Amino acid sequence: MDTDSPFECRWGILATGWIATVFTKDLLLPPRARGVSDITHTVAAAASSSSLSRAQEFLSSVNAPATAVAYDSYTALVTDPRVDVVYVATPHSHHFANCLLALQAEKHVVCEKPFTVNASQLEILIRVARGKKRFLMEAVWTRFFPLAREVGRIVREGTIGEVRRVNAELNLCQHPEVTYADGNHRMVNPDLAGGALLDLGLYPLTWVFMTLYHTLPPFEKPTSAPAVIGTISRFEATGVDAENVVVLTFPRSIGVASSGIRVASDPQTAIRICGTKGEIQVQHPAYRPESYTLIKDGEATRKEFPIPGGGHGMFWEADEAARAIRDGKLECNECPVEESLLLMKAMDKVRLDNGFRYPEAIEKTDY
Ligand SMILES: NC(=O)C1=CN([C@@H]2O[C@H](COP(=O)(O)OP(=O)(O)OC[C@H]3O[C@@H](n4cnc5c(N)ncnc54)[C@H](OP(=O)(O)O)[C@@H]3O)[C@@H](O)[C@H]2O)C=CC1
Ligand SMILES: O=C1OC[C@@H](O)[C@H](O)[C@H]1O
Repeated sequence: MDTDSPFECRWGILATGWIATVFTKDLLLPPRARGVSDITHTVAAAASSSSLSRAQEFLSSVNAPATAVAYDSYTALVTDPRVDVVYVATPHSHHFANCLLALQAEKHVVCEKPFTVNASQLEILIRVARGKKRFLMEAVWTRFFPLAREVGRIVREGTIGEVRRVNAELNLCQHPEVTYADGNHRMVNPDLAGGALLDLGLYPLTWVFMTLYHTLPPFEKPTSAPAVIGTISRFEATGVDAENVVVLTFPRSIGVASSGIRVASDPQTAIRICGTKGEIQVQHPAYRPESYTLIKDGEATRKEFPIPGGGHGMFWEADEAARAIRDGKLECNECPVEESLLLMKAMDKVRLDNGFRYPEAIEKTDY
């Protein structure tokens, strides 16, 4: 075997909506444009639950190779032997069932965020994936951005001293009363597990966990989950949360994560990572970080990280998933399932404390 030839990862795209399009276009960009030569991606197939023509249109809209097959059912996609890994891009409410479908068919799985509706569902996915020896990852693309990695390194090296507090927010001023007046959009629809917390809150919570948990060496990791309290305010039309604030207490630090769909974020300081010797501010938006400012000894130094190759920045998560699959790993170091589970438990706790439960049909864990 030629050891220099790149590993080809063959993706099956499950669902054909907005993010499936963005992700698949990124997948198909030449890896060399971002300095990657050890792996390549191909789209083996895509499936739409709506119709065959929808799947065909999707494949042509992303310029998929002529060999890519269109399916009108998710089951047909996950049983295609030419698919190595299934990318799940349905609304949150469907992730649990769709991931299970793919895992039961012995496929590796990369699932859009949030992984599931609740932690109990995720625990089942993790158990099934381990039992089947299949790779499983939540597609939290932010974690794979070069900026996020550099910020993690700066924190680990102690440049800003001991990090004692992280304030992270993701607010998008979407005028929900007008934009989502009929209540059908997945952002506010309880049947699709809508609400700011699960959709947007995941990103500020990710910054809290990346900084206050992920950067710690294994022997310093807290043995118990952080204490979590949170409050929400509701979008009256459908009852999901429109705003939320979550406070997480770790043994030596505190994280404050907030998100919402009524007001905008401060463009300069979406994230503040506050250390005893300085701080790092990451500019909005929390999900696609392209610049940060290091403030130390009275000086502010800003660094830009433009996304290379004309993409959206989703290719980095795909590259790492492909490498892990190539290397026979069952999860990815940058986005371990253990951290997805901790985060899901934090969101469960906020919902529980605020009496915010989704319809039983999407909270359930039987399969
Ligand atoms: N990482 C990121 O930056 C982003 C992640 N996301 C995540 O991706 C997921 C999908 O979001 P997005 O692409 O915006 O959603 P869309 O509504 O645009 O697409 C969802 C797709 O899921 C399929 N689907 C299956 N069942 C249903 C159903 N009951 N209702 C609606 N759609 C259904 C449809 O595809 P088909 O008919 O072909 O089966 C539909 O096109 C969400 O979980 C979201 O959190 C979203 C945006 C950004
Ligand atoms: O994950 C996301 O990030 C970008 C937002 O615009 C989108 O609504 C959300 O789902």
